[in-house]
Amino acid sequence: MTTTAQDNSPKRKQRIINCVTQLPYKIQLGESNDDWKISATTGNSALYSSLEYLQFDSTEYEQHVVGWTGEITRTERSLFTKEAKEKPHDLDDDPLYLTKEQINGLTTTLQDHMKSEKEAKTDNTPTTSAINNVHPVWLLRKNQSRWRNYAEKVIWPTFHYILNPSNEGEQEKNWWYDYVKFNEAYAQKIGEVYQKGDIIWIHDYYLLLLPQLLRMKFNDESIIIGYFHHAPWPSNEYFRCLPRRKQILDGLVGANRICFQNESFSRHFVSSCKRLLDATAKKSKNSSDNDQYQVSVYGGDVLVDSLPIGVNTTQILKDAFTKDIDSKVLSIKQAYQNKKIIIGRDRLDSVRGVVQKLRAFETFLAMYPEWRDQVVLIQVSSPTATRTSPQTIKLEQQVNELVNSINSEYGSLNFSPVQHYYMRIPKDVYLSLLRVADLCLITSVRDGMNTTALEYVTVKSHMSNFLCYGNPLILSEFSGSSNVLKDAIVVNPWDSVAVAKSINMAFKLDKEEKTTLESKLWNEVPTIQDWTNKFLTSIKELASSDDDVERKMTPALNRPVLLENYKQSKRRLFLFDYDGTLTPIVKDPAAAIPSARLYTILQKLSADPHNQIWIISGRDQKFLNKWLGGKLPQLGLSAEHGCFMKDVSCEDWVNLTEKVDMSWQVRVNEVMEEFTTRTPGSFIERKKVALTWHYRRTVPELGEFHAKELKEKLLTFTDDFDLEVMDGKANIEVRPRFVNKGEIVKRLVWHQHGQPQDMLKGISEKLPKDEMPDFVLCLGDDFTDEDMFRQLNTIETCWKGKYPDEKNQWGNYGFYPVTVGSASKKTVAKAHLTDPQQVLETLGLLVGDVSLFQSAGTVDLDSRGHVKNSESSLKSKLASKAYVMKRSASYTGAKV
Ligand SMILES: O=P(O)(O)OC[C@H]1O[C@H](O[C@H]2O[C@H](CO)[C@@H](O)[C@H](O)[C@H]2O)[C@H](O)[C@@H](O)[C@@H]1O
Ligand SMILES: [Mg+2]
Repeated sequence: MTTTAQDNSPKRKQRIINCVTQLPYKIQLGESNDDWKISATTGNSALYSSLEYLQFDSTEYEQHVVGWTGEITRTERSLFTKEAKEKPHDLDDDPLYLTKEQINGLTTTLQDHMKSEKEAKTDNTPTTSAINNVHPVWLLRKNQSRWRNYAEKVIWPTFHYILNPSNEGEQEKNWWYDYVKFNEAYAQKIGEVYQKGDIIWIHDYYLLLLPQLLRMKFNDESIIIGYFHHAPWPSNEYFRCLPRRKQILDGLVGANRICFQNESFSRHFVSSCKRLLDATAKKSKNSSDNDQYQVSVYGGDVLVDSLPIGVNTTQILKDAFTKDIDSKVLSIKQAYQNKKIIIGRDRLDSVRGVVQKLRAFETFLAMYPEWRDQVVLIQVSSPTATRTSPQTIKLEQQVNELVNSINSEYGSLNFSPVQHYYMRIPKDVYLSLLRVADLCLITSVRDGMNTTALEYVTVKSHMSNFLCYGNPLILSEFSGSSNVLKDAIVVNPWDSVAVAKSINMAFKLDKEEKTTLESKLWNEVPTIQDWTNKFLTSIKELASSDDDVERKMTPALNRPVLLENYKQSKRRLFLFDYDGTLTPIVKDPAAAIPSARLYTILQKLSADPHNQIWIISGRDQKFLNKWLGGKLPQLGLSAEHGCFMKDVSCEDWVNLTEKVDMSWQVRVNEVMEEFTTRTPGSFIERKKVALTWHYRRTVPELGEFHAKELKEKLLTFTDDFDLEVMDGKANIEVRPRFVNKGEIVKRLVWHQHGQPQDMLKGISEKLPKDEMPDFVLCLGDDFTDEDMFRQLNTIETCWKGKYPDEKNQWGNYGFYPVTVGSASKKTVAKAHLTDPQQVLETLGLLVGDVSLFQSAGTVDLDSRGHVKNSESSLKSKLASKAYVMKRSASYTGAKV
C-alpha cells in the first residue's frame, strides 16, 4: 500500500495582472536627472483602494499592477533652475527624453515607494522581499496627454450621452491611432509580465481594445481576461454613433468576462453586441441575483454581468474620526452656527449636475422662505483635465452666474447661502465636510458610480459626537449609485421643484426616521474588499469551468504581423472565398457584386508581380467570369467549390469533374422542386454541376425547418452517387464529394510559384521549398472553406517535418488560414476577421491604403510610443540623445 506524502509547501498565490489607465502615482522630475518625486494621485479612489487591498491585505492573491506613468512633469521648483530661467517655455513642454538608466531608476523608485507604503501599512515591519510588482507603461512622447484624447474626448462624452458635433476628421483619426497605440503598449508590457495561469484584470474605457490584443498576442486559449467598466455604458442609440463602434466591441469581447456597475449598463452593452455584431445572448441570474448574459459572438461565450464597485468603509471610518478632523468639523460648525449645511462635491463637468443642483437650491429658497438664512450650500467643484476647453469654460461661467444670482437674491452682506469652491480639496477637508453635513445633495445627470454617495453614507453610519448620525442623502436617479443605495431620497435632477421639495422633506425628518433610513442605507454600501473578491472569485470559477467545456476562441488576425510578413516575403499566394468574405451576404445572390473598393484593392494586389491571387468560390463560372474574370483577368478563378479552374491570365476553364456521372442532378432537382413549392420564397440555383436550394428569403422558421427536412431526404440517396450535401448560409447545396476547395489549395501551394498550372496533372511534393509560396493568406467564411484551411494546416505540418529549420521569424511558414466571422465559431483557421469590411481593411493595409493603426494588432512600440525600429523611432532616439546631452550639460553648467 502506498501513502501520499502531505504537501506542506506554501500554497502559491493566484497572480493577478491588474491593468489600470494610470499608476496610482503622480510622477515628477526634480532638480536633477534622477531626482524622482512620487506622490499619490487624486481621483479613482475606489479603484485605487481595490489595488491597495490586493497589495497589502489580501492573502490569496499576488498582484502585479500595469499602468501608464501618467504625464511626467517637472516639480515646481525645478522650473527655477538655470535652464528654466533662461528658456522657460522649453521646459513647459519638456518631452522628457529619458535615458534607459533613468527609466530603470524610476522603476526602482516606484517599487521602493510601494515597499515603504507596505511597511507603513504593516506598522513599520520591514518588508524583506523586494516588491517588483509595479510595471510602468512608458509612453514618453511630446504632448503626453495625447494618449488620453480619444478616451476623454470621444468615448467619455458618448458614454455620458454627449454627442460630439464632428465625425471622424483628421484630428479624431490621429486620436484614434494614439488610442490604439496606448492599448498596444499595454499588451507589450503584459507580454513581459504574464505567466501561464495568471488572471488579467483590465479596468475601464481607456483600454477597450486590450482584451482582444492580448488574445492575439498570446494565442493561448487558457488565458483568462476580465474587464470591469467603471463608467456608464450608453444605450445602443448613442453607442452606435461612435465611428469606431465595431472596433471597440471587437476589442472588448476578447475578454472572458465583462462586468458593469449595474444591470442597465450590461443590458445596453448586450444590446449593442446584438445589433452591431449579430450576437446572440442567453440571459440568466448570477449568484448575487443580478442579470447575467452568455453572449455568443466574436469571442463567443463572453460572460456579461454587473457588480457595483464599493469603497473601503473601514479605512474611511478610521480616517474620518480623528482628533484633527474633530477640530476641523468644529470650526466649520462655528462658521455656520445655527445653519443647516448641505454639501456637494463634484467634478465640474457637464454630467455631474452642478448647474441642476444650483437651480434646485435656488428653487428651494424661493419655495420655502422660512429656510432662507438658515441653510448654506457648500459646493466643492474640482477642476477636470478639460478645464481649458470651451465647454468647461462656458460651464464655469454658468455656475458662477448662478452662484452670484442666488447669493445676491437670497444672501446679505454677512452671509452668502452658496459657498462655491472651484478647487481640489485635501482628503481631511473632504472628510470634515462629510461629517459636518446635515444633507448631501448629488444631482448628477449621468455617472457610473458616485463614490461620494457611498462615502457619505459610510461616515453617517458612525455615531459621531456631533450628532449628525444618519443625516440624509438626496441622490439623482441618473447616478449609478441609485441602483445600489435604493433607500436614499432619490430625485430627478431635471425637476428643480421636486428636488426643492425633497430638500425641505429631508430637513424635516426626525431622528428616528433618519436612523431608519441610515440603517437601511448602510447595509446597501458595497465594500471594496467584497467587490474585489467577488470579481476575482467569479473569474476564477470561469477559468476552472473552462477546463470542462470544450471551448475554443479564435484570436483576431494579428494584422501588424501579417503586414510585416507580407513585406518580407517574395512569393505570395492569396486564396479568397467570395460570398461572405469579399462581399457581405445579401438576400439576393445576384446582388452580391464586387464593390469599387474591392476592385481597387484586387487591382493593386495583383499589380505586384510577387503576388498571385485566386478566388475560390461556390459560385458558377458565369458569375465569376462576369464580375471578376472579365474585369480582372490577372486573377485565377475556381468555380463551384473546386469543380472548375481558370488559371491566372488565362481565358480557358478546366472542368475537373468532366468524367463524373451527372445523372444525380435530375433526382436532386426533383426533390428540391418539391421543397420549393412547399416553401414560399425559396428557389433553386442551378449551376453547371452543383444545385443549391436557397431559403434566405423565406419565413425564417419555415425555411430552417424545411432545410433540415430536405437535407435528411437528400441524404437517403446521395451516398449512392458519392455526393456531398452541404449546409451553407441559408442554403443547401449538393455537389460531387471528391472535389472541394481544399483540393484546389493543395494544387496551388504545391506548385512552382508564378508558373502556369497544368490542372489535370497531379502535384509534386518534391518541389524545393524556395519555389513554393512563402506567404499564403487564405480567407473564407463558410464551412466549405474549412477544407482550404485544413489543407494549409496539413501542408504546414508536412513542412514542419521536412523543413524544421526554415521557419520565418514568426516561427511559421507564412501561412495565414483566416475565417471570416465570429471568434467562437468552430474552425480550423488560426485567426479570424469579423466581416467583409474588416477583410477589405486588412487587404487595404497590405496595399498601403489603410493605416496600421486603423485597428489594433500587436505592434512592438518603443518607450515613446513609436513603432520599434521604425524611421520615426530611430529619429526620436537620436533627438533624445541630443536632448539628454543638452540637459546634463545645463545641469553641470558645461557648454554643448
Ligand atoms: O464559396 P462562396 O463564394 O462563399 O459561395 C457560396 C455560395 O454563395 C452564394 O450564396 C450565399 O450568398 C448569397 C449572396 O449574399 C446569399 O443570398 C445566400 O443566402 C448565400 O447562401 C451563392 O448563391 C452560392 O451559389 C454559393 O455556393
Ligand atoms: Mg463564402
